[in-house]
Amino acid sequence: MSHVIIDHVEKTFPGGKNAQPFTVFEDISLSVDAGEFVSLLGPSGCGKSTLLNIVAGLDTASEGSVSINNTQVTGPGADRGVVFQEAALMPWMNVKQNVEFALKKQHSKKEASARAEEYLKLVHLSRFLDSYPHELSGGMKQRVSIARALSMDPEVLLMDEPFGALDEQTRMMLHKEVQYIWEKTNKTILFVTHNIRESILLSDRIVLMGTRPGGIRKIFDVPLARPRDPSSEEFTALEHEIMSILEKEIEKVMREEMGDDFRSKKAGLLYNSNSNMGDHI
Ligand SMILES: Nc1ncnc2c1ncn2[C@@H]1O[C@H](COP(=O)(O)OP(=O)(O)OP(=O)(O)O)[C@@H](O)[C@H]1O
Repeated sequence: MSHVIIDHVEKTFPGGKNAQPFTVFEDISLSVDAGEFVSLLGPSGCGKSTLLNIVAGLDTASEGSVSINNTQVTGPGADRGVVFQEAALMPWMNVKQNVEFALKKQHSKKEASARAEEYLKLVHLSRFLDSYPHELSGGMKQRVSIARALSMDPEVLLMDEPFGALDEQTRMMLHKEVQYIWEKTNKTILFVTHNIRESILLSDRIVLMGTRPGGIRKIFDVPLARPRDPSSEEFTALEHEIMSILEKEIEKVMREEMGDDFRSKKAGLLYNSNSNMGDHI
């Protein structure tokens, strides 16, 4: 049974006074099964966040539609939880209060308290219920934000570069955490990233997007057993295969953005994006 269906979706932003309308992507179709972990990977500006926002109901498609369990998305809903790059916690509330806040609209005070504690335990923050956001590391804040989204018991978790602003060690720790959560809760996860290695580590499938024209270039299955070893032959082979397609897309973006400067800087820029494929591209 398909859980999330993205059906021939196009997004065109209207032009301003001096600008032409801009089509980010057209004709995107994708089905995500219940319990599946799917990453959207692609160069900056290809529309990963725009697509995720359309699924979240925070933006609207210009053409086509999105449905969750056969119900068309017309706006944000409790069936979808969203985690952004910045945790956006309320600084005057402690960790538990931040999670309880939305829960209190749907649950009694006692239930909200129990649920907040349950989900903060899931992300291993039981010792920090009374801490305030300024007392937490970036990784801990992001775990609060994940607990907050999960505590509403959404069917689908939408994550927009949730670890993009974190250092490498914290990111590695949260990769483990998110795999544990996914296995434990069986949520359907749609995950936006720039990071090839992150997408291979976590996903069942990787949707590689490109630009100009924006759209899906290729969908990769990741048949590797978990936990995955980034130094294994199969892992690095897939990393190279994805990079070879992505490199062309990155080059296209750079050519448009840099014009004449592109030729002279190409070698260095491509070397940099190639030399550390696990990092941002
Ligand atoms: N509200 C808007 N009005 C006009 N153009 C927009 C708007 N939001 C996004 N865009 C444009 O749409 C394109 C896709 O943006 P989006 O943020 O979805 O890309 P992305 O793949 O998530 O990029 P990044 O990886 O850098 O976050 C970009 O060219 C961006 O400038």
